Amino acid sequence: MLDVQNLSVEYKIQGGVLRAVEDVSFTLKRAESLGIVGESGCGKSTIAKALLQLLPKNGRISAGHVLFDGEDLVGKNPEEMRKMRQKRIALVSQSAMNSLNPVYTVGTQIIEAIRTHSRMTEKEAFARAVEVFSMVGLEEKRLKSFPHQLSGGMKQRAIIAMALSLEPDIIIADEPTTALDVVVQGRILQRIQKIHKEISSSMIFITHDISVVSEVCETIMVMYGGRVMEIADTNSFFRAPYHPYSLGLQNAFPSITEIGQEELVAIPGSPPNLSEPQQGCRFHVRCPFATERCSLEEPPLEEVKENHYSACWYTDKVESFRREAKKRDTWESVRARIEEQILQEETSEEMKGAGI
Ligand SMILES: Nc1ncnc2c1ncn2[C@@H]1O[C@H](COP(=O)(O)OP(=O)(O)OP(=O)(O)O)[C@@H](O)[C@H]1O
Repeated sequence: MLDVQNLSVEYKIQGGVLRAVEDVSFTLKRAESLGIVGESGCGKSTIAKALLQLLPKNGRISAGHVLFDGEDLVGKNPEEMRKMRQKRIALVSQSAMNSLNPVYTVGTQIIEAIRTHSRMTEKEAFARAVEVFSMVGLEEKRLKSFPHQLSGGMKQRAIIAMALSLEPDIIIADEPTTALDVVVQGRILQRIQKIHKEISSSMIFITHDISVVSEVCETIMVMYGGRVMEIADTNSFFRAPYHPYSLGLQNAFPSITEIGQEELVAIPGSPPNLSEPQQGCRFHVRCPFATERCSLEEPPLEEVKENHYSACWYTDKVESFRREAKKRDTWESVRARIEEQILQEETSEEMKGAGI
């Protein structure tokens, strides 16, 4: 249904360009759900915006294709895209929560949306609104509520209901639950999963929290610094991830089902500055297993087993990486290495400043 080929997106910034997404490819079949994960700034939302042609003025798709049912969305005119967005590809995002109009009841807004995009009568649209509200676990009486009368979780569910009311082919959910508490998050995730099966929409689920994907998606794509590090069938991935970044992410988030069971270890350091030219593997500075080769040559994304791809030069050493990545010391040594490097850079700056 969706075939994204070698997508690259860049933003014009003062004094240059920021390459936010580079050479990203994936496919999404009908009724399949794909999770895109990675830390803040790795390019997740940029992909969503590029798919929907909602990039800001300074952003552009610099390469690649987005084939939707065989038709390339790249280069479509704004009117064609507007229709496509409303009816065929729906976006559910944090900012959508603020898109509810405070002066109308949520019922009025959802019925209006349904009627604008279908030939339904008022009565039919009302029945549809009741149906999608019940799908997301909201009672019919909530249709009479104004947005301010709903809790954050309810508002989010109303937004999801609105997106679903048009039975889109693809739902793109961009961090739809991060602002909500863990219990509400869990409930909403279960709903989304159930609904996407019921109406057989495909789904792209964007999150920084890897454990959420294990609950909701069949395929996982791990991004880092604008590139795909690993893409795999979710079961295969959670049983045995390949990329050192994925191993680090796994330690950094509590599992939704086993909260408090394991020790959490954050990955030391921070993601690369994408406005600067990149060399080698994007993760090498924070990788406990990086060698000189990793800092010089970018590893390609290669098949490591069926439906499982990873971009690391040392896939053959993955067994030992998995063992080492579980140890706190492994990551502590990365922290020490990064701190040492910062210290060296500061010292050499000071020496330069002092004319030594
Ligand atoms: N309008 C913009 N102009 C310039 N740079 C931008 C713009 N929007 C995003 N970026 C940059 O592009 C990169 C990718 O950002 P993006 O928002 O896609 O990441 P993300 O993974 O979705 O992060 P988050 O989880 O914080 O939303 C970041 O370096 C970000 O600073």
